[in-house]
Amino acid sequence: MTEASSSTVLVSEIFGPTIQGEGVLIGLPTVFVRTGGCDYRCSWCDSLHAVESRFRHDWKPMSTEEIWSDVTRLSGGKPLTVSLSGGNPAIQPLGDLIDLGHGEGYRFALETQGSLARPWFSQLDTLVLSPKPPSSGMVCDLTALADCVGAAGEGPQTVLKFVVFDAEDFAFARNVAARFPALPVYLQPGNHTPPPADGEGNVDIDGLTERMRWLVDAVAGERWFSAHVLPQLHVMLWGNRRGV
Ligand SMILES: C[S@@+](CC[C@H](N)C(=O)[O-])C[C@H]1O[C@@H](n2cnc3c(N)ncnc32)[C@H](O)[C@@H]1O
Ligand SMILES: Nc1nc2[nH]cc(C(=O)O)c2c(=O)[nH]1
Ligand code: SF4
Ligand SMILES: [Mg+2]
Repeated sequence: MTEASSSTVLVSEIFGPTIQGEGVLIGLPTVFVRTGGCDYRCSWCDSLHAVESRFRHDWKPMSTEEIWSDVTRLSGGKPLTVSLSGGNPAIQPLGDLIDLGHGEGYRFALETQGSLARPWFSQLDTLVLSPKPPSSGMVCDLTALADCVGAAGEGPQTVLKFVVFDAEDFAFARNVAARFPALPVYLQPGNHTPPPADGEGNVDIDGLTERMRWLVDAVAGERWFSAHVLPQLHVMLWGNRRGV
């Protein structure tokens, strides 16, 4: 089952327990492993400290065992859901970590934009695919997204999570969701006040609330009754702070 491995993962930060603030697992206690490096550069990315190469000196190459030691220390050795995020965690070799954790009763959720499919996606418990809408400035590769869904197969629960800033983003979410009718959909309002990468940003709660209300109206107006609309709970509680 679990064997020592030598996979090296580039880690930006490991923190928690906190609660998962977004999407299908919202409210669930979790420890985050945030990897460093991303193949995208979203205009409004809220985690630039794990994306831009000017921060790469803060990223640490860690063995699977070193990461696991931090996770189990933070969780007090009690199994919980580990959230793998980034950056794009699909860049890193995380299959060994998932194996190791499963052997001790932990569960794993991964957040990715769906640009890189990995065979080890099938080992996950939850796969959150967050295709990037027009406002991000990125172009969503629907073939790569479909490959991610295929790589996961029947292993994890796979869901779609869309960040929505405006009507164009909403239309994008509608179109992409229609291509994957079997996948549950989560919509969250975009936060246009991402933090200075090393600071504690204040958040525009009024703006977020306004976009959240607009999103609810849009979903109701289109009779999109299978979509879930949720805020980023951690942003409401702690603003743009890191490590929560
Ligand atoms: C920082 S990303 C890291 C994982 C992966 N690169 C991705 O984008 O899915 C984690 C989640 O935060 C969301 N996100 C990033 N910036 C955001 C913002 N300014 N407002 C709302 N959600 C945001 C992403 O869409 C994704 O669902
Ligand atoms: N509490 C909390 N929930 C989150 N959900 C997704 C996050 C992320 O940055 O990937 C995140 C995060 O950074 N903190
Ligand atoms: S894909 Fe995710 S981590 Fe990468 S730039 Fe976009 S929001 Fe940030
Ligand atoms: Mg975040």
